[in-house]
Amino acid sequence: MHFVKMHGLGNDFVVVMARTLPPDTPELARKVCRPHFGVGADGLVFILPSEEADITMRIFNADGSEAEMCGNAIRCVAKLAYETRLIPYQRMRIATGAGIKPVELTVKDGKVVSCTVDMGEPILERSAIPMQGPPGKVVNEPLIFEDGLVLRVTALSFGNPHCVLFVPAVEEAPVEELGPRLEHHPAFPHRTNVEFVEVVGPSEIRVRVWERGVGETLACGSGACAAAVASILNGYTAREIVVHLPGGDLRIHWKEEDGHVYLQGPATTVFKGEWLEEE
Ligand SMILES: N[C@@H](CCC[C@H](N)C(=O)O)C(=O)O
Repeated sequence: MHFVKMHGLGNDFVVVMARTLPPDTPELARKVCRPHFGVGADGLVFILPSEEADITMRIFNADGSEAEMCGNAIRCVAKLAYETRLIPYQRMRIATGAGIKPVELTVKDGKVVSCTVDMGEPILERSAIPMQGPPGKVVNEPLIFEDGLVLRVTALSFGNPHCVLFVPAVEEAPVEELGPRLEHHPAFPHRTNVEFVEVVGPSEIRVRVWERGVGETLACGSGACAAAVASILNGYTAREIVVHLPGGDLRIHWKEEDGHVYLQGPATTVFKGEWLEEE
């Protein structure tokens, strides 16, 4: 299996171009993503043919679970598809588990320098996130834990679920402690990604993300979009903001005209390799 190691702001992926998924892809994802014993990555990503779009992206987290969407991986996929001339156009449509996403590439000297993804409208209705409870949006709502802990959360989805908490200082946020507790909270039947957000000003936030099926990552594209939408819904920021993540910055714009969220950021190629399965 030939692969390309790529990342979006340190959120790293093993990317494979294939005709079909290999047998037992979840187990392969666990092996490939494992540090020291495998390549080491946050996810295993496949570029596959598509009947209704230019290509299909499928992403498996490091724990083998499949995610519906990934805002960082889709930029890597678009860059690789363009630079290998699989799709020789700067605009392409990529089918994902969260629907077809239009992507636009900025190219300089034949190389992709930036990528804008139309993430579509955020899904705000509770049952569609999915999250348990009465119908309506989940904005600054108390979430109760078995041991009596209560956290105020804003929840939404971009095809994959996100739970956002506002904190005074993101560097000191208890990501390792609360991340897994929220990921596995019974209110989220498909588990959830968790964003810890510090509001810096009306056009700037700092975010750390505990990703479902991975743990804390250096960046999360859909998580940055979720954090931005939650900040807007809570009245903390404007609709166009910069999201500072440990791995770097993403620009997010929740456009009034079409209600879609646009994610802009880089994608980086690191090396090519071949996976030689020995067991
Ligand atoms: N890093 C991603 C999200 C990857 C999937 C996530 N762990 C999930 O299970 O939903 C991003 O950049 O959006």
